[in-house]
Amino acid sequence: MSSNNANVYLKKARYGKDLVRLMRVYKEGDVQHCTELTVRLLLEGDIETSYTKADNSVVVTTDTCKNTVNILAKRSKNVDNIEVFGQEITEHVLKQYAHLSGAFVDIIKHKWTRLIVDGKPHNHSFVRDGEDIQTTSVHHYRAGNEIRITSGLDKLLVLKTTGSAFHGFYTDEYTTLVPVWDRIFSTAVDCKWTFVSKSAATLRNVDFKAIHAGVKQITCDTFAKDDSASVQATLYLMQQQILAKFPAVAEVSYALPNKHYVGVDMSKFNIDNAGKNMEVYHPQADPSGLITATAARKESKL
Ligand SMILES: O=c1[nH]c(=O)c2[nH]c(=O)[nH]c2[nH]1
Repeated sequence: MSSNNANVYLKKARYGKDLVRLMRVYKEGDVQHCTELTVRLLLEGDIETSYTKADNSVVVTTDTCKNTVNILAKRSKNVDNIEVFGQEITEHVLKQYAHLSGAFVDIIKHKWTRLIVDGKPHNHSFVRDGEDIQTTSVHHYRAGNEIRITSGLDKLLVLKTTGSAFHGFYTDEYTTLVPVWDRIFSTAVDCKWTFVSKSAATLRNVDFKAIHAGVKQITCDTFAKDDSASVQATLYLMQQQILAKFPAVAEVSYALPNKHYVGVDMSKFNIDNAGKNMEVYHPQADPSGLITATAARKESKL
């Protein structure tokens, strides 16, 4: 079927393979290491005619995208360093296919932590000790060789039973929320931080793993230690510390759901479960607050 509507043009197009799942094992004598990833590889470039003229000659197939991810995983020493592995994929794509102008890789790293057995790290056994994931997006444009890397940690579920208050908020005839000086604070941390550079070499040299570990540490330490006045204030405190500690990070964003726990009303039973005596809570499935913000420096330091 063909259609020729002069009023319509192809504004933007990107395609590739999603949900490419792989497990890479590195074997070092008796000790083995493993990394499990879910990868998306999308391509952009002179591909318009495949949409507008059914011209498949310009299509590097999505099947080839999957093969590329698997073959580069086999060749790479860096699969565990997902920001570097992502750059290896985008660089390969732009070198291999002259008609493509951009390559976009999203990687999720699933958690496998080495098991401790008889008090020692086991050579080849691992445990999923949490559903939190590590992520990266590598956006690589041929023009100017511009690379944007966004790293992230997501689904990091944390809770504190005190050290959190919320009062002094705006009130009007729609307000029913009661101010509190002590409450449970729980969130599933979604944090993303961005590096921008025109130099692939500079970006190869960033210690992505150390920054990831540092962001996680700052997030958890601040969550635990801050006498929180609100999710907003605690979130900004985390951002300030990350930007102060890691000059390579240009900006950092958080999306923090406020997972509400409400005290169960036991007044009908003449039981005091309110205020200082609140000990039984109902975890609310929904709705949740959602507090987001991006903090940035005025210029990237890379
Ligand atoms: O830390 C909070 N920030 C809010 O914006 C908010 N809104 C709300 O109902 N509870 C809370 N808690």
